[in-house]
This record gives sequence, structure tokens and C-alpha cells, in this order.
Amino acid sequence: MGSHTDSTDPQHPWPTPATRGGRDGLDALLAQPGKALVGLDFDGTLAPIVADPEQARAHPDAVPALAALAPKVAAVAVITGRPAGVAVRHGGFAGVPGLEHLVVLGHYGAERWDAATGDVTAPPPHPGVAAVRAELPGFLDQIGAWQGTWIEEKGRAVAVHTRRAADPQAAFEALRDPLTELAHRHGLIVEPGRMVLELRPPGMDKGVALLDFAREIGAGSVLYAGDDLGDLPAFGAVDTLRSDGTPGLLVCSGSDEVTELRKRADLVVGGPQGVVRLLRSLAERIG
Ligand SMILES: O=P(O)(O)OC[C@H]1O[C@H](O[C@H]2O[C@H](CO)[C@@H](O)[C@H](O)[C@H]2O)[C@H](O)[C@@H](O)[C@@H]1O
Repeated sequence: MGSHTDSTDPQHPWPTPATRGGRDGLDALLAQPGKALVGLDFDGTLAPIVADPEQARAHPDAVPALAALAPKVAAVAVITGRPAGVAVRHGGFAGVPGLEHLVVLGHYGAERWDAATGDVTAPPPHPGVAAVRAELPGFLDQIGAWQGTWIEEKGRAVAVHTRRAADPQAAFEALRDPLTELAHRHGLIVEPGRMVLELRPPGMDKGVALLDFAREIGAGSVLYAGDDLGDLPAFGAVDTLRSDGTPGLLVCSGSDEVTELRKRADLVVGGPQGVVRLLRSLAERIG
């Protein structure tokens, strides 16, 4: 698959996927919107990237675009590495007319929030997370982590961020092997992201989450938009659905930090702003 320029530019409002598979996916979504599943990552896709995750918020036009689109499709699901409740809060997703059936799959699908009930369901915590939480500060000191490296407490996981270091990429690379060793020692895995390495339980990823949800609702087509490495399994899930006969559209929320998704995407848009334009265009086109 090739990469593409942002075809949701205001001068060219209607997106054209660069691949045959993507065009089939978009056609299927438009032909039978009531059977379409729209899956979206949060940070970097619906919310612009900022240095402090606590300050991240959905793009101001994201909720209106989602609220316009959601009643016209089978389902909208936000699939995120964030705890589900955090994504709901930072997204401003609760109590929004039009989003009564929104689903947020948090912690890469381990948690689920349903707008219909307001409840979060989740498995029991993994004991390795508590052990890593206790060991991590001393561990980072001991290995001489870059200044500016900091730990995000996520409840079911812990994440080590390097965006605030003088050289975020060098700080990230220096941590990758030691944190992988630490995670494995406690039965966890390392999930790499945009200047972040998360230590979390194994067994779930965005691909499993998307596939399970698509099957649960009997989706007839699937659009998935993401920006980061953690979204690659969801891209893989769309590939699986396509090979089973369910058309799909892979959208990359483009950034300079991650190139892997561009290569796999049918459509590349300009970050959260481009994603919002796409969602709005779809809502308008479906009518
Ligand atoms: O699956 P996502 O919704 O993309 O969440 C993945 C991680 O997102 C957050 O970190 C990213 O966004 C931050 C705020 O913009 C930014 O400071 C950081 O550099 C990015 O990696 C979140 O803090 C992590 O816990 C998530 O795993």
C-alpha cells in the first residue's frame, strides 16, 4: 500500500483512498452506513498530542463530528491505550446527544465503557503491575534514565514517557531494552508508543478488541483510524475482516513521529484535524 497526501484538505473536501481495498471499504460504508463500524484511536487521532497527557483533550470539533456521524452508522468505538474512564473524561464523550451508544474500549481493549449504561467493565488487575510500580522509580535511577523521563500511573499499567527529555527519541531508545527486561520479569509486556513505553499485561491488543467488537455487532464494513504503533494490530484486524469478506478502510492520522501506519493506510489525513474533517465529511455524505 502507498502513502498519500491529506485528501481531506478544505480545498478537496471529499477523501479518496489510494487503494482498491480502501475504496471498496469506503463504498461499502456509504452504501450501507447502518452496518458500518467506525473505530477510532484517541491520542494523536481524536486528540492532538501535547507534552502532558493530563492536558490532552479531544479536538474541539471531534465530539460534534462524532455526534453527527454516530446515529447514521451501526456503531462508533474509541479504542485506546488510556483507561476507558480517562478517555471518556478527556474526550468529553459522556451525556452527548448522538453518542448514546458510544463504546470506549480502554487499556487496549481490556476495559469497556458503554455510554448506554455509563459503566466500565474490566478484568481483575495483573499482579505484575503493582510489582513494577514499586520497582520502577529506583530502576530508572539505577539505569540513569534521561532527565525529563517520567512515570504515568494508569491503574492497570504504568507508562514511562520521554517527550519532556532534551532528546526524547534518544531517551526512548535508551529505555527500551531495560524496560522490556523489567516487564518480562513481572509477566508484563512493553507497548511502545509516541515517546512512551508502557508496561502492561499481555493478552489484549487493539486488533483483538476491534475484531471482537466488529463480530459482536455483525459489522458489514469497518473504518479504523489511528496514529501510533499500538494501532497496527487494529489495522491487522481490518485486514483479517477484509480477507473474510468484510470491506474496510484504514485511515492514518499522519504525524512526523510515526511512519509505519502511513505505509499500511488506504488514506492518510493531517492529524486529528484531518480525522475530524473526514468524520464530518462522512456524516454529511451519508445525509
Ligand atoms: O491509544 P491512544 O489513545 O493513542 O493512547 C496511547 C498513549 O497515549 C498517551 O500518550 C500520548 O499522548 C500524550 C498526550 O498527547 C503525549 O504526551 C505522549 O507523548 C503520547 O505518547 C497516554 O499518555 C498513554 O498512556 C497512552 O498509552
